[in-house]
Amino acid sequence: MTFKTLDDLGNLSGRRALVRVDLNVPMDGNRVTDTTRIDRVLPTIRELSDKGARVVLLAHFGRPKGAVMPEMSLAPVAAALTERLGRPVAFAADCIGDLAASLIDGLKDGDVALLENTRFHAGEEKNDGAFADALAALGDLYVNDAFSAAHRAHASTEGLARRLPAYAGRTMQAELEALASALTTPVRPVLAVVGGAKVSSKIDLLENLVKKVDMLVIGGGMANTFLAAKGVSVGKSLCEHDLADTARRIMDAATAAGCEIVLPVDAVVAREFKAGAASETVSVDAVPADAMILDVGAASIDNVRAKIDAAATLVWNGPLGAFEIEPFDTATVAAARHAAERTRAGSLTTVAGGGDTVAALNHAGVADDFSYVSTAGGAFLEWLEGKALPGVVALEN
Ligand SMILES: Nc1ncnc2c1ncn2[C@@H]1O[C@H](COP(=O)(O)OP(=O)(O)O)[C@@H](O)[C@H]1O
Ligand SMILES: O=C(OP(=O)(O)O)[C@H](O)COP(=O)(O)O
Repeated sequence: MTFKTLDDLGNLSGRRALVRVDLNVPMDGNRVTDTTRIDRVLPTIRELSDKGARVVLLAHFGRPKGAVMPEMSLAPVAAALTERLGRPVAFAADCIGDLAASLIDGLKDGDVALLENTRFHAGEEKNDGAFADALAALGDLYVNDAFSAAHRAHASTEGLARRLPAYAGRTMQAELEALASALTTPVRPVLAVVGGAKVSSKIDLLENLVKKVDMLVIGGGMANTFLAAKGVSVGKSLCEHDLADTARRIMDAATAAGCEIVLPVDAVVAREFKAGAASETVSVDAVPADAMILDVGAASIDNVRAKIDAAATLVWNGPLGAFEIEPFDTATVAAARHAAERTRAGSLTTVAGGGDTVAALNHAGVADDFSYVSTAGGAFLEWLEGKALPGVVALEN
């Protein structure tokens, strides 16, 4: 990776730094319910501010598709940011034009401002040249700290990097370094754990992974499609039967690449998907026709633990079961805690990402023990799929 970082910047007194951050945070009304993404960009903001820059933050919120939608305003996020940063954050009700320019003109060295949702302008998502020029006119340099939006080729994530001297922020840098250490230059053996609900949205990911990792544990709803492709009867389980050929192709590709695929050997099944529903553990060969698989069973958990013990690097996306509902969180929690224990002992590097995956690790109480937990969902998956991320490519240029 060859991009500039904040290390390449000296005193920034009098200079306006346009900083793309991801403030697409969960909200309940005007209240931010999870500040993780805000907290992750604080180091970059503080460092630039301490170097004397006039820090101008650019971000999107939701998908307003080019229209001004008050419910997708970043104003409440500016308040939360002020609180987390411990310094005032000024706010402009537009990200280009006179409102933005006059706010920025009034900034002193070290001040921080946030501009309104970039997606209130259609030019943002179109990566329109005139819109990117209007943004670029507001700054002297550009810092991208929004890895989780780097899979979008938008004006504020891609266009700006081509118009101003461009640098990776600290979170962007940390995300890229963690991902590279997990897959580009990993300590082997590398284990991937992929679970969750849909095979169809993660096919590219699996096809890339089997070529790069030594072991692949498939769990969650995803495993059912693979089991069905092997002729196992999965009853009423979530299963994409039409993807049986794809599943077989992935298993063949894994064999050719020397990647061991580990599927569940037993499963926790229930007739209802609700808390406290009666459940039992059965061999995968004996799933009742009227039941659904909601977690992998105890023998499968032992297999996953053994693979974690055999690995030096673990990359994880997708829970092993329907972890939101007890007791179907058992396998996910057990595997997460085991991986955390080995990480704490210094014998495993653990990298995880994906919205539900992070929620599952928090549920298991081990998110802080993993080597790196990405704040990105879509961008993390695209990176694992081996796709180039436009926001990152633009920084490299
Ligand atoms: N066996 C299963 N049956 C039904 N849903 C499952 C099963 N295993 C996992 N899930 C569901 O998968 C969802 C998470 O999958 P996914 O969105 O792919 O993860 P991520 O957001 O981390 O990429 C969770 O809501 C979980 O309940
Ligand atoms: O929250 C985001 O996506 P993610 O939940 O897939 O990480 C990013 O801010 C990107 O948003 P987008 O998918 O509307 O482009």
